[in-house]
Amino acid sequence: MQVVDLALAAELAAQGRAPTATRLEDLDVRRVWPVPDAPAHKYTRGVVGVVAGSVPYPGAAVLTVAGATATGCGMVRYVGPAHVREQVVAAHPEVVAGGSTQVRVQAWVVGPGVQDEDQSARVREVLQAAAAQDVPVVVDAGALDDVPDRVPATVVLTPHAGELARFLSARGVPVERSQVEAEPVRWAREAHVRSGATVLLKGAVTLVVGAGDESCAPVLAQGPAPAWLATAGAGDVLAGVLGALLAGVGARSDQPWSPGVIMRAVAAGVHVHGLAAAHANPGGPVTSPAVAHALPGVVARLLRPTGPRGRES
Ligand SMILES: NC(=O)C1=CN([C@@H]2O[C@H](COP(=O)(O)OP(=O)(O)OC[C@H]3O[C@@H](n4cnc5c(N)ncnc54)[C@H](OP(=O)(O)O)[C@@H]3O)[C@@H](O)[C@H]2O)[C@@H](O)CC1
Ligand SMILES: Nc1ncnc2c1ncn2[C@@H]1O[C@H](COP(=O)(O)OP(=O)(O)O)[C@@H](O)[C@H]1O
Repeated sequence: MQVVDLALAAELAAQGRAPTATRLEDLDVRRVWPVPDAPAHKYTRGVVGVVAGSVPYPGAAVLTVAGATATGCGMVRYVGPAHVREQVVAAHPEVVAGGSTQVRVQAWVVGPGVQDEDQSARVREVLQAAAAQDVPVVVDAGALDDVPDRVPATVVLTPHAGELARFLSARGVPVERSQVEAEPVRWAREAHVRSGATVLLKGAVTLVVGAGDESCAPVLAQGPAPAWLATAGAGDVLAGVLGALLAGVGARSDQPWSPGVIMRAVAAGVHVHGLAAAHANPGGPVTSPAVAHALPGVVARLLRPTGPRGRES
């Protein structure tokens, strides 16, 4: 394949305009990725807190944790009901489970498989405390209903089109899933402008909007990932990936989070999640655990100096 530069960026710049959407490539992702240095210990690499799963959906917690551990963080702390805790620790003995939402972490993931009041109460505790502490929170699935009216850009919403439609409709913007699918950029921007959150709208191409307060807010568009990735639990794995990345980036910096840094970190996570699906079984079906399993190898190939995807160059 030969890539031909159409010089559109230069043409737009000459007209004083910017592209609607841009995409992070392998090299951009490599620059964002938190790589441990020689003196690192687990707390300098970042701790991810996870509030996920419920009695009907224990698997969502296991998959979220799988995404976080496979992405490479210093530690995952799981907070949830005893029945789910047991399953998480059985699948991932490295996880520290049993604490409360008061534990010290560098990023939270809340919501995958959350469907009971105790877990929802924990989600609200996290959202309240983390905003005050400038700690990022990835908010997925069942936690989207608990997001306050206004939040900082450190709150990263990760809806699919149906969840985004519900999120906006609950905020007085009645919109159907089909409308979101038809105009994803428009509705992702709308959700960002209304809430203040970074909005990551999942789909064949995943959009990230998190900076700018206008209807022309910049968009990162990652993809396409293989359509085989459209399988139950793939979004739960992604939530874990995002939490681990944000914890890792946060642990390496003493600067306050900026919307642009959040956007690039989560777009990097989406890129790697898509690559993991492609590498798990090129051209064929994948399961969500297989996507998580492929992550460490994909990250290693990406970071290898021989070439963006590990090819000799
Ligand atoms: N292993 C685990 O523990 C997993 C747990 N998971 C957890 O489950 C929770 C709910 O997540 P979700 O995405 O399913 O919820 P939601 O946005 O309400 O979508 C429902 C929409 O789908 C549609 N629909 C349903 N069935 C359909 C059908 N057969 N064919 C066609 N359409 C169908 C339905 O349409 P309707 O029936 O209303 O017409 C409605 O519009 C969430 O917490 C997540 O984390 C998942 O991550 C998976 C792995
Ligand atoms: N057609 C598609 N092509 C590529 N990736 C897709 C496609 N549809 C969905 N995905 C990806 O699969 C994942 C599905 O996540 P989600 O809808 O939250 O499912 P779940 O709740 O079952 O985990 C997301 O990362 C999304 O971007």
